[in-house]
Amino acid sequence: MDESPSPSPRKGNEIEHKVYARAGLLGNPSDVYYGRTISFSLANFWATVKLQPSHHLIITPHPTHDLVQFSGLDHLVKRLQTEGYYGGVRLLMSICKIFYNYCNENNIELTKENFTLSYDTNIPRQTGLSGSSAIVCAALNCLLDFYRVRHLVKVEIRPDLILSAEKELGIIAGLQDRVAQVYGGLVYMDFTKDHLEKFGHGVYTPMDISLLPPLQLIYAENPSDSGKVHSTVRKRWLDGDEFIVSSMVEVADLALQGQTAILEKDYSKLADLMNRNFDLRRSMFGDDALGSLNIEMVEVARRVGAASKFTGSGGAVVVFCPDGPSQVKLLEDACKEAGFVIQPVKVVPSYLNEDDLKTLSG
Ligand SMILES: Nc1ncnc2c1ncn2[C@@H]1O[C@H](COP(=O)(O)OP(=O)(O)O)[C@@H](O)[C@H]1O
Ligand SMILES: O=C(O)[C@H]1O[C@H](OP(=O)(O)O)[C@H](O)[C@@H](O)[C@@H]1O
Ligand SMILES: [Mg+2]
Repeated sequence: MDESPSPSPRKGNEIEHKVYARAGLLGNPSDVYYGRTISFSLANFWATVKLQPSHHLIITPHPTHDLVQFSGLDHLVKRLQTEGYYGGVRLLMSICKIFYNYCNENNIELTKENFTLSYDTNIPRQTGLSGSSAIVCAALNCLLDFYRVRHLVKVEIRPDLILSAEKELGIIAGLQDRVAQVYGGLVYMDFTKDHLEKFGHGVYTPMDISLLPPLQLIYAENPSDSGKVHSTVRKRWLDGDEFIVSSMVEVADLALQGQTAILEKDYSKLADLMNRNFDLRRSMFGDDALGSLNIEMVEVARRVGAASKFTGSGGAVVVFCPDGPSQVKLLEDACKEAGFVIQPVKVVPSYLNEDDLKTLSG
């Protein structure tokens, strides 16, 4: 897959959109609980969705991610055990439904044209890098352009549409992924209940990506279902479990403190906040839900004195090495020995275009 962002999504009749992975830097998973987060769009991985006009409406299964042909029963069973039953087709269908209903309810007229949607992705599957919402977000972008309604669907509302498409499928998820993926760049997000309920979206403040220190990404091919990981904590939070409720408030506060730390380039504070973020997640979710391999990724970084936490619900870890390149080298060696992949983080700058910016309120 080509790494450069496509300057124009239209190639002849075809529309193609590319959306990057995202990493939660601070505050996740409090976005699921009216909290705050700081997240960024990660250039290391991306998903693309293509739309071509067609007579019928067709959702094309991906040859590997939606596999339905196997070499035998052992292959089928292995595949289900590692990657589960689902691929991206259900995500594409769901966003079509949400988009259609949203347009109907908001008197946005859609022409009677049909299309064929297909997708591709190199985001390691179900590793807490928001592979799911990257596919949904890219599909939404295609629909907005195909029906020429981009200027009618506000940027702030789009993360909510993307989230609704996943909720429709029973996937428990929050808004941080979708905000980072709609806006691009580094974004401070506040999901305070009152604002969310009054306006249907949080307060999203883009930040200068050059304020970030060099960061590393560690991941392992170890798919885990974010919906499953979240379900117990979600239930306890809904039941008013005091420990979960107060811990979630503390996690949200880390993003607030982190905003100041990043603006002031106070990186030792940033390191403390990242570590605290993971410790709080671990105490709420428990080691069984997080998985030993995921915990080991965090520990590998900590053993060389780096700060680390999950990018999402598990599978990948974002690391800050306060001592610089020599510490990064130690980390690389430790990852190699443990069998983890490590890469320097590349942050994508904001990718809102003029039409998008015009829809922003305020
Ligand atoms: N790389 C992928 N290719 C196809 N479908 C995917 C991929 N990643 C996620 N999905 C779909 O999205 C659903 C939710 O994925 P999720 O657990 O949120 O993973 P992630 O952390 O990558 O967002 C999966 O059950 C699957 O249907
Ligand atoms: O637990 C988290 O930090 C995040 O989990 C989900 O993201 P995923 O990439 O699917 O693991 C969820 O969608 C986010 O809102 C959570 O913050
Ligand atoms: Mg997801």
